[in-house]
Amino acid sequence: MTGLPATKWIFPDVAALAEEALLRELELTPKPGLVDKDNNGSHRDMDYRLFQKSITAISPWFRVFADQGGHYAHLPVDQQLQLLRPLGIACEQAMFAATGGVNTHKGGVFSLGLLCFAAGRLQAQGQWFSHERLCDEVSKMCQGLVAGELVGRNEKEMTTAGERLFRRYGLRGARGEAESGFATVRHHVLPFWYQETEVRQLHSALLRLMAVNPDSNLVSRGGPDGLAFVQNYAAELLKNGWARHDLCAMDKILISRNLSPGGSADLLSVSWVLASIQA
Ligand SMILES: CC(C)(COP(=O)(O)OP(=O)(O)OC[C@H]1O[C@@H](n2cnc3c(N)ncnc32)[C@H](O[C@H]2O[C@H](COP(=O)(O)OP(=O)(O)OP(=O)(O)O)[C@@H](O)[C@H]2O)[C@@H]1O)[C@@H](O)C(=O)NCCC(=O)NCCS
Ligand SMILES: Nc1ncnc2[nH]cnc12
Repeated sequence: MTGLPATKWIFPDVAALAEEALLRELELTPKPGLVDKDNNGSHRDMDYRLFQKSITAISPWFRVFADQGGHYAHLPVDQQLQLLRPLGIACEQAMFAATGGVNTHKGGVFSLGLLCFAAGRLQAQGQWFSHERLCDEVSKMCQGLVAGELVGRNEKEMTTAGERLFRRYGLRGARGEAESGFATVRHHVLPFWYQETEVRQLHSALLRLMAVNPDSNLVSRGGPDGLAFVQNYAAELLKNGWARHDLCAMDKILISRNLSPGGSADLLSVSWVLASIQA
């Protein structure tokens, strides 16, 4: 006997999963209101090819986030976000350089970046992690983010659409999802993941997200009515059953109303990463 444990932990490669998640999200077709293989959804400045370029530009950063999470693993959890932030901004800039200034994956960079960094941190600490443990670490890293960056700021300090939508409608956006440890994904998507056949898993997850996610992109384009329209439409499909032609019909209607559930597309990538990590 060597004294070594019988089984060696194999840590999930979250950086590789993040890249694959973005590719799978892009490939998924049809996606109501979103860019897919068939059309550009409700977008005039983005297409399938632009998303490919964006993924190529941002994917190398996922490994950097994971490595840096490991590098700073000895420091307290509440210091981690400020260490990650400059890297996240550099990744966003790489995305904007590749897309000619178009916001393809801002939310995806933020959420997947946090997951990669937290995974690198836990691995360096020798802590095996489930998807719950990983989400818990992201949540700890982001404690106070909504209060610190959105609550109590005045109009002049608000530069992004997300900040303005918080002030007007209380939407917490990508920050709120991360601070909650991706509660929308954990409570509304993952419990149902294996109730679907593999071919329907991603579409079903997207509908589940659209039915509940307070997506700031939808409010930015269609106001609270636009958000309610998409949530009700998705909920009806989930209740009554859906087939591919129902998703195509929803796509047409969302395009006609200029509605795009971009936040749910990002959370779909998060869902795929988390579903790929043991519970
Ligand atoms: C913390 C930031 C993410 C802050 O950004 P912002 O203040 O803008 O906050 P949010 O409104 O929360 O939006 C950011 C992006 O997140 C996506 N999103 C929106 N709602 C949700 C939600 N409920 N859950 C999860 N994610 C959400 C969304 O991104 C997607 O939509 C984009 C395309 O939409 P489109 O309608 O075309 O939007 P625009 O082009 O902007 O406008 P128009 O076309 O209508 O003119 C696409 O990017 C999707 O990804 C939101 O855009 C953050 O920016 C930040 O602090 N960054 C620094 C980096 C960092 O800290 N990183 C750390 C970890 S690496
Ligand atoms: N496929 C897609 N279409 C539009 N916005 C998105 N944001 C992330 N993925 C997207």
